[in-house]
Amino acid sequence: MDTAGRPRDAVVVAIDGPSGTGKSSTSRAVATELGLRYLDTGAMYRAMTWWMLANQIDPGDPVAVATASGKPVLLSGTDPLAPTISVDGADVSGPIRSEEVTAAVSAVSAVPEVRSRLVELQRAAVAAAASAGGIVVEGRDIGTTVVPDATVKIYLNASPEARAARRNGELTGARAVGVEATREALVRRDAADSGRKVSPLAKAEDAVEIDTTDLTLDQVIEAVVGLVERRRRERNLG
Ligand SMILES: Nc1ncnc2c1ncn2[C@@H]1O[C@H](COP(=O)(O)OP(=O)(O)OP(=O)(O)O)[C@@H](O)[C@H]1O
Ligand SMILES: Nc1ccn([C@H]2C[C@H](O)[C@@H](COP(=O)(O)O)O2)c(=O)n1
Repeated sequence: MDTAGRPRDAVVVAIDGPSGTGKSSTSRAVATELGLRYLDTGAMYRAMTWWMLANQIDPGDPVAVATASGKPVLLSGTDPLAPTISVDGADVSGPIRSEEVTAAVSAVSAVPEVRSRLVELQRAAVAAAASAGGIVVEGRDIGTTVVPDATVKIYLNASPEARAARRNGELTGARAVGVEATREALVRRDAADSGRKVSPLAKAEDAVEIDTTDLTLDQVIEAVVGLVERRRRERNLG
């Protein structure tokens, strides 16, 4: 066992950063390549937000959100090839990506009771994955709060313009609002996520920052896999 009580060969990779920097794409690919589990904590905050909206709870009312936050039963599947998220037994992987949820998620995720409940579930997933080799966990506060003793911490960043262009490329039909509107929405959400009182979006002091603006996704994956492998070698020598 290591000092965190995990099997000595278990690896926990924490990947944080603003929206659209490539956290999900990178995390899934790294977990697949290294045979690790994968947890998308943003999907958990989205699922909580989806439940609040579905139950007519105003996301702008922190007291109502806090009071209800213990009710939904959230379950995250951690297979990087087929991650799942359900609420009260129903698959919500599609609905949590709606514009309505995206617009409300920063307010819901700023409520301390929501965070303490989800951080507890996230730590349980990390503990469960430790006996299966480890896990890649992505979010906003993984390196600072959820797993401060992670084996490797990465902070992905990219210019708002590059992130907006990437996100806009994914949107079709009525959702294709244009790069400028996408950029404004990203910057607004980053400001709310960085400005909240409890575990805001932040780079851990010991995280390695990777600016992905001019890198391909493959280059980012290669850089992260390289950092994990180097840490593993150092640990085996130490
Ligand atoms: N280095 C890269 N170069 C070009 N496109 C990229 C790169 N990394 C990710 N992408 C693309 O950018 C989009 C956003 O990536 P992804 O969903 O992984 O970001 P994210 O940080 O998880 O975002 P969010 O926090 O909003 O969930 C996707 O379409 C993805 O394919
Ligand atoms: N660890 C986390 C992960 C996510 N959030 C909040 C803030 C984000 O705007 C929102 C959605 O995340 P995304 O799907 O864009 O990765 O969830 C958080 O507060 N802490």
